[in-house]
Amino acid sequence: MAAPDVTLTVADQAALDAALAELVADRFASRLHAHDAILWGPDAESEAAKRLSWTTLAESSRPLVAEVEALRAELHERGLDHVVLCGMGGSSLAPEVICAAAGVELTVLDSSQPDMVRTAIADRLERTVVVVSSKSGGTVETDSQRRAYEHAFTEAGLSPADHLVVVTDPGSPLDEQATQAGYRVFHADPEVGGRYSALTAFGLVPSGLAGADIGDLLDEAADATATLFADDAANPALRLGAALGVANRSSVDKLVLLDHDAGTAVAWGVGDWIEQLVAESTGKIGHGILPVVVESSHAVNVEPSTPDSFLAVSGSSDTPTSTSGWAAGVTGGLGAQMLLWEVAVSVAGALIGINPFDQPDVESAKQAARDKLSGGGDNEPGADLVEGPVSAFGTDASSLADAVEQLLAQVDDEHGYLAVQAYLDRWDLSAYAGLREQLARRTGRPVTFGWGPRFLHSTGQYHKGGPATGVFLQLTSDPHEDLAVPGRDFTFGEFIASQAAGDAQVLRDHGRPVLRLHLSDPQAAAAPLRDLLG
Ligand SMILES: O=P(O)(O)OC[C@H]1O[C@](O)(CO)[C@@H](O)[C@@H]1O
Repeated sequence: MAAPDVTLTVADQAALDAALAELVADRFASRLHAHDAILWGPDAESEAAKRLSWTTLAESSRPLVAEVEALRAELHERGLDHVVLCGMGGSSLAPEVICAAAGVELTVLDSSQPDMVRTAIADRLERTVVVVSSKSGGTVETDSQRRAYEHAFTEAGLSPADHLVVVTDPGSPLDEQATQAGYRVFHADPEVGGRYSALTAFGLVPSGLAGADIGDLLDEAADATATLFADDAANPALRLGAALGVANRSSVDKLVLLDHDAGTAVAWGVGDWIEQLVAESTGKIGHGILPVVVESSHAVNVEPSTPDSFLAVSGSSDTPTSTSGWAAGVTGGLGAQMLLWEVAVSVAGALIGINPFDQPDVESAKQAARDKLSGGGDNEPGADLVEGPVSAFGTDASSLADAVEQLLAQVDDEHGYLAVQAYLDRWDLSAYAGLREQLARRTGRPVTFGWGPRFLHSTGQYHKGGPATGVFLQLTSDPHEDLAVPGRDFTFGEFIASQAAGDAQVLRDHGRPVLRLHLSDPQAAAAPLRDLLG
């Protein structure tokens, strides 16, 4: 696979050249490689000091390759050939992309939606190995998924210890539980944050067990290392990061992410991984870059793009163009592209003036969800409007059409964006993602689409901590059938409802407009909703 490269279209060459000259003079890239934690200023230093080991993973993760290959062979001998990954955000997005790029099957269960959990468990249970991945070991979605699988294996007369593999930081609560239960545990490098962990055990264990060539992935990153950490104005990662930072300073703060092969069988879906890296790393203290993952090169927000959007096309060496005059084509093998984006986001973070290694606003939504679950939060009042299978919450309009119109009218013409947050079964209701384009066409503004609760661990940070330019449309539904979380006093259905309500409350507390549409029957609601929103 070719070395990583970036083809840039630049709106302000002088500003870009000046930023690059400064980065080279400061030896930013080589100091990053050497884990110099002061690069983002004194306020970020203590966090950065324990988050920079990702720059050298191409070497340090190498011993994992043989270990994972041996475990895969052992599992296959025991007839376990279906790999399920339970995890959220940084613990699931990289393996999802790595396996898609490798063309191997990996079931990614990154949801608390009860129908999805039941569907996953009902699929080939006796042939399934479940990788439970959580850096902190305390993420409630992942803990609940683990409990549901343990219960299902036991009920089926199977031993959970034969079917569960755990990836976590040493000493986490999950580490202790898993060791006690006799599970196979892989320790990840604790000095790498979740969204930079693609080349740690978090990315490599599930991907390798599913059959991806993880040795090749590390080779790509190793081969790219000298280029990506060179103090040289031609370094593609420095150029991309500098371009993102300079563009952001001139209010080009949306990043439209297009997979060159989007919509085809060979698409990697790398945009979803970049989305988390960019949004959670940069969206804070009122600053940030909003990633907008689009479906195809003809998608609205690409053709036409808005003047505040930077377009990045992964897998294309063509020189892309955009209305803002800022665009990039990014090429290289997946391992190299991942490292390139990590360096670029670190560079952009320094130019924007934020700490790219914390996520200060994620906890607030988690706390609000916990409060709702334990009954400590405000109870959601009754629906403000009901029309057929759709009920609206958070509006004083007299019809659903007016409620939607009122919400969309709040999307600012110059800087605003709309985020659709669908707390739905993303396997069964994947067509709902089509609402993104429909609403982008209607508003003429950048529109993001996120599945809840998955997006809470990705763009969720930006929506609450980034610039206050977002307007939010939540979609919720009742599951076909609820499911108990074994050993807990709540169900998956109660949990996902609390997550939606908790996040809506935090968004409103931050002054962001939120309209919730609850779908009593999401299949039946699809057509009326398309009419309503289109
Ligand atoms: O791996 P963990 O600790 O379960 O966390 C999952 C995700 O949750 C977050 O901590 C916060 O949403 C992400 O940064 C992280 O990738």
